Amino acid sequence: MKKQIEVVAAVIKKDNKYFAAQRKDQGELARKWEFPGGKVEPGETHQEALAREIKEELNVEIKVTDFLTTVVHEYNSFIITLHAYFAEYVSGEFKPNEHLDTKFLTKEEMADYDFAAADLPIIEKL
Ligand SMILES: Nc1nc2c([nH]c(=O)n2[C@H]2C[C@H](O)[C@@H](COP(=O)(O)OP(=O)(O)OP(=O)(O)O)O2)c(=O)[nH]1
Repeated sequence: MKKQIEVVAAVIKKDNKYFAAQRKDQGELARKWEFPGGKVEPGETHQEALAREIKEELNVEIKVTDFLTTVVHEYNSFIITLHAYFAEYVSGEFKPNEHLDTKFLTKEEMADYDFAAADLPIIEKL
């Protein structure tokens, strides 16, 4: 049986662009682009998990707003349930601690970036 994980991701919008981040060079999703977030821990709400992960990864505070979509995707080595939420920047200076690169991208620009497969249905909905 493949490992199953539950992950939350924040779609942080600024003007007509969305914040995207490139994963480190390790694992099945090495160097893929994604929306920042991470695994939900036991007892956490999605909103709590997102706020915690964004603070850890990017050093900023966000406010989670609307639910966007949930995607279930089977990778080679695990199955992910990925919940995407819109979020607004609240405070702090963006300082990526865990990613190779970060960018604000329009939906159209995202076509030129190699996003994690589970994220493609999220991009479709933007
Ligand atoms: N944060 C995030 N993860 C995503 C997205 N799309 C996608 O397939 N994933 C995958 C990548 C990871 O395998 C997993 C998120 O886990 P993570 O980033 O918290 O943890 P990880 O596996 O790098 O690290 P670890 O804590 O297990 O060592 O979900 C996305 O848009 N955002």
